[in-house]
Amino acid sequence: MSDGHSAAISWSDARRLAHETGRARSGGVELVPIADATGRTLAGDLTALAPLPGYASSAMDGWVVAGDAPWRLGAPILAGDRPASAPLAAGTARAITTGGPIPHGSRGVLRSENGTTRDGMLLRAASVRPDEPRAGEHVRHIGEEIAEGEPLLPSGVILTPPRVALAAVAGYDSLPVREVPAADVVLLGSEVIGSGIPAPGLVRDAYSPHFPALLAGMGVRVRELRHLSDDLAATTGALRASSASLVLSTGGTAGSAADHVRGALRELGAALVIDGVAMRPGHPVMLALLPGDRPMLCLPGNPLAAMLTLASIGLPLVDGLLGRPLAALGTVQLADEVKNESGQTRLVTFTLHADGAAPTSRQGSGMLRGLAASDGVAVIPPGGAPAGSRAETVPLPW
Ligand SMILES: Nc1nc2c(c(=O)[nH]1)N[C@H]1C(S)=C(S)[C@@H](COP(=O)(O)OP(=O)(O)OC[C@H]3O[C@@H](n4cnc5c(N)ncnc54)[C@H](O)[C@@H]3O)O[C@H]1N2
Ligand code: MOO
Repeated sequence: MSDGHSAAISWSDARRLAHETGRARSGGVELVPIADATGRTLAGDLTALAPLPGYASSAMDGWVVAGDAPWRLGAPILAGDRPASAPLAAGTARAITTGGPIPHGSRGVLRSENGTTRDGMLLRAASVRPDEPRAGEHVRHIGEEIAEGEPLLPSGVILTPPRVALAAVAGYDSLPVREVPAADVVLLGSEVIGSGIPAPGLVRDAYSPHFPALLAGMGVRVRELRHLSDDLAATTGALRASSASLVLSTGGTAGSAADHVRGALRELGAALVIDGVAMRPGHPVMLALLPGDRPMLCLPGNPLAAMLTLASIGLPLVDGLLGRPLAALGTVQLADEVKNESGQTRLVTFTLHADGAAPTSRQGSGMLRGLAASDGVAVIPPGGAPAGSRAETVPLPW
């Protein structure tokens, strides 16, 4: 294990490496009822179990007609009726509701606002196109959205409400999803307190109020969240006691006498996958493998640094653990020049304006106001970026 940041790798290599580290350790698969699947990660390719739509149906309330006007009216068809076995004869029409099954032999559907009925006959309204309905007009054809057996959803997608809806209408009652990794969180810092207004010398913990919800949104369940003072034995002991498949720590990553993450990792015989990243803020971030081949993400204590390393490295790690692809970066146009003389990737919080993204104020590594006000985080390469240029943006887990 190296000291300092001699082993720092680039921000984009760190993202890739974190994702690969997670992917190589992705967890098991379970089958859950579809009603419990929203927000989970799909763990298998889905094909359509049935065509969509499953039968030719009306897209409008109106009349299904065969042949030319005027049409003699038959019995109405309702959504929920079984498809008629007899074809619709030329010169006849049946009232139909949206979703009602279209009989064979039909020409199309005349919308209710485009027809009038008199004495058991249906006529087009005067203002209506004379060829309405054209062949197949206002008919939803069987399989026009997807044919049976066609790919429906690929493995690794997050089951958003639209995807769960799609799987349901394509016939699924249960879905294979990735098991939710359980994480233990260790907050380090003798100066850190959990409630109230801190006295001088103390700081209020920025992480425990939202980490369980933030990590749940990423697909991880926080099992235990512990606060430890800066003590090597306590840190080592807490890490040794944890059997979680993922461990997160905050603080204690730097090299001062009060920073014990590095020492604890050494005592546990952990391997460092990432030992510092060429990024500002956040360069002391580490990714280690604890005994049992369990990833541990060590976030710096400074709040902006912790949040941006969680987004930069933690999200790719979790995406990998859940079998998801590495999220693509976004882009944004910069309203102002953004300097970067650090020689490292600079992450800059911005707000959006008519002329593009403008850096927020108050984005020191120990601050939160800039991030709290921001619409996103831009990736500024070494050397900076001119006004009007496009910058990449960080996929954020919140
Ligand atoms: N000589 C050097 N000193 C420091 C370097 C360096 O390269 N050389 N890097 C600086 C950078 S950058 C960062 S980031 C920090 C990383 O430090 P640690 O991970 O060891 O974090 P701590 O020292 O424990 O805390 C830093 C800062 O953050 C506050 N903190 C910690 N935990 C919390 C919490 N739960 N909620 C809110 N705030 C927290 C803590 O009070 C400190 O102010 O090191 C720099 N130093
Ligand atoms: O790199 Mo530190 O993480 O700037 O605050």
